[in-house]
Amino acid sequence: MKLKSIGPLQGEISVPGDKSITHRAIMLASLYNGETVIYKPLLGEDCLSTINIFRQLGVNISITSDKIIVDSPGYEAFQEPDDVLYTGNSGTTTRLLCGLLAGLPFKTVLDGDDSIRKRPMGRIIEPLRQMGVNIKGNENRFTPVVINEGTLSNINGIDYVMPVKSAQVKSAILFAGLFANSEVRITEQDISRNHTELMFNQSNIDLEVDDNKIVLKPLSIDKLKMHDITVPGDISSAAFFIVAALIVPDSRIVLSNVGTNITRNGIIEVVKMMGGNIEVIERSVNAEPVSDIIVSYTGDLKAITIEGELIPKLIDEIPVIALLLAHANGKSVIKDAEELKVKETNRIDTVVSELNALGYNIQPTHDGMIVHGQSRVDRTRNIFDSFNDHRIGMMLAIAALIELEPIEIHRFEAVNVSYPNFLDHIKQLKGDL
Ligand SMILES: O=C(O)C1=C[C@@H](OP(=O)(O)O)[C@@H](O)[C@H](O)C1
Ligand SMILES: C=C(OP(=O)(O)O)C(=O)O
Repeated sequence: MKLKSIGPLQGEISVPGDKSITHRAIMLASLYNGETVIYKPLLGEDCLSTINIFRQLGVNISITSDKIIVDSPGYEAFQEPDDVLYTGNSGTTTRLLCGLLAGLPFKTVLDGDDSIRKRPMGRIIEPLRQMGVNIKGNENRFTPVVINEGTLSNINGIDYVMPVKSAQVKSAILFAGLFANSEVRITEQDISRNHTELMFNQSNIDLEVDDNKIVLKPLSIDKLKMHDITVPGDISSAAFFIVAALIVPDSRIVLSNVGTNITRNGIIEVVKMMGGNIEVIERSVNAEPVSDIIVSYTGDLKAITIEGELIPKLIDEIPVIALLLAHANGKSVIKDAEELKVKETNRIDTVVSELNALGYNIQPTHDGMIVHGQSRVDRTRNIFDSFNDHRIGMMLAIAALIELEPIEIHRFEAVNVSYPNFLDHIKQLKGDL
């Protein structure tokens, strides 16, 4: 794929549905005996992996352009799959299902693509074992993961202080906890995305949250009652266009119906700290708040430090935030973000290799990066690579929007993982490419 500057971005788009919320909605709706409609879901490859797995377990799931209908016989009627459950590129599917599948009365095996096979699963296996889950991983810490082989899990509660800042670990424990015979208590160091907690509450499940502490009552699965769900737009997808509008001169765009949950809105805080032109208009608050975001070009952005409790609120946005910081005046720092190393790629390495080859000046550190803003030199190559990481592919495409000479992005199809109509939206904001 080749891309270069196309002039200012103008107009309005609705980014696709939130990936984290879509996964959770498919999972809970599948556990429930009945029909649930999920409106405006993300139909990216990661969510299709989740859907295919529940189809293998016997759930009837139909898909149209703007909804998913989950018609489930309920988890008690699930069938034992003949095959490995393939999670593709999706860490969320892999980790959350380790918890959920523990509650089923048969053996399952989870495995994914080459990237998933390198991602740490020990962080899930260890607390799930403490809960009595029968789970084994390759070398105890990777996929394939085998659940309930030989003996079924007898799931107990747990009192767990999270050693990593990860909503996937928290959610795996909560999904296993639905089947636990005693209370599950989780304490987080820094609060990570809380979509599981909000959706459990919305689905009649007894879960209490007090600041960074969560308590889930025993055998909550018996209480599950689903309602139809409308998925807000994904702020992690909106982030690419927020940055595009800020760095492409004369741009002004409206991103409508974006989820602005406080555990996810770090990018908005960052843009405000940098002095960027951004306006957030809240439209509705059901389980999840939804807003329109208006953002326009800002020539004079301040350098900042991003650290601590802000990191989990913007972890997936860091590749494109690095590009934004490279346009600020002076030295910015991203720290406490070692989790970047265990995403689809090591996103410290892939951001630094690709943006520095474009001529930007970013130094990697052990837990983030130092971005020297406004100190660009000539690019050293014209061919770039997503490394099969959707967020690196899209970050490069946004970087291209200020390049007079085109850049070529290899393995660009990775964007289908989370944003299948990404290029259509660039076109929509500009006319022809
Ligand atoms: O729970 C979720 O839906 C997610 C949690 C985050 O991962 P970690 O839990 O590994 O931080 C995030 O990076 C991922 O894209 C989605
Ligand atoms: C890290 C991501 O997703 P996952 O962990 O589900 O693969 C992401 O979408 O950036």
